[in-house]
Amino acid sequence: MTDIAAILREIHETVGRSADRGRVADYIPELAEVDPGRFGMSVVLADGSEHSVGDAAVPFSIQSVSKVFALALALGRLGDRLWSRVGREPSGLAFNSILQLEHERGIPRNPFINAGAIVVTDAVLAGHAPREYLGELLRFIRAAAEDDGIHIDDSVARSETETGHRNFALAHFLRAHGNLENPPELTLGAYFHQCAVEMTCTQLARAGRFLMAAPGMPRMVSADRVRRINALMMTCGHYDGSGDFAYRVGLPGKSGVGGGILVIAPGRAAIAVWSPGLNAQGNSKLGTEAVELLARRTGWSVFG
Ligand SMILES: NC(=O)CC[C@H](N)C(=O)O
Repeated sequence: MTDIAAILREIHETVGRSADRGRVADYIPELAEVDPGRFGMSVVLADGSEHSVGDAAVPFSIQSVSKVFALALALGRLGDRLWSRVGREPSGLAFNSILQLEHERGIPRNPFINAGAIVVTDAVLAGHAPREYLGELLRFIRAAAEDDGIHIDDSVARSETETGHRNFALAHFLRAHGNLENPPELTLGAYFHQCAVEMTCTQLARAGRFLMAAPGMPRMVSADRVRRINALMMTCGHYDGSGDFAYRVGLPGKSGVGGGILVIAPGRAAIAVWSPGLNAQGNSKLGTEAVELLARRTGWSVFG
């Protein structure tokens, strides 16, 4: 049997020796304050057992990892109608690219780049107050994690609202193309708060159990949707680093600029890792290295 606890200890030691931890996101001032020395990792196995190492109990800003939960909500609400407003192809460009959105006339490539995620949030918002949307999103995440102690960090949301000019540009551009139903301020208010959900690795791994699709795990969406969400995480979850993540790790994953990554080993495990320093594509540098090592040691890969 695979000794996950021993593997996690080995990973912790290995990343601890790393001289290059990447760079923390500084375009959101609150995130620039986070200690780059942090590292945490949690694994929930299909038998329900949980294993953690390092700072797995320290809350961090999940940022774009929230796009997975928002997508699950949107598919539940709109079903396949969502795909008339957003595509399902990897972007090959930065998560906040404006260029591609202009080229493709306001239809974002996929639901995980910022423009696509803003459309997803807009679709679920559909005329409701952002507070109602955020309440629904938090209920979903709390139910998935079976933990009512999950909250939004308002200071992170405020910080991004003050500096999120690129996202405002994307939202206005979407609106100009008729692909934003709500006023940009309203949709972005909801989007920035969604990104500011704060979780620990332990909570995030638990919240990801429904994507593992193993017996006894919380069932939040249909088995068919679980498969589809995992496919999108694999192809688009790391933006222009998605191909490299698939090559190195071989598992669906979704990153956030807070340095968190949620990774799913279908039928086997839900994994959350956090290290705030990012690589050039805006994905956690040591987080990626850690799950690469985990996948190698366990043999977990969707490619056999
Ligand atoms: N990649 C990310 O995590 C980006 C999320 C961030 N809130 C943004 O919109 O820029």
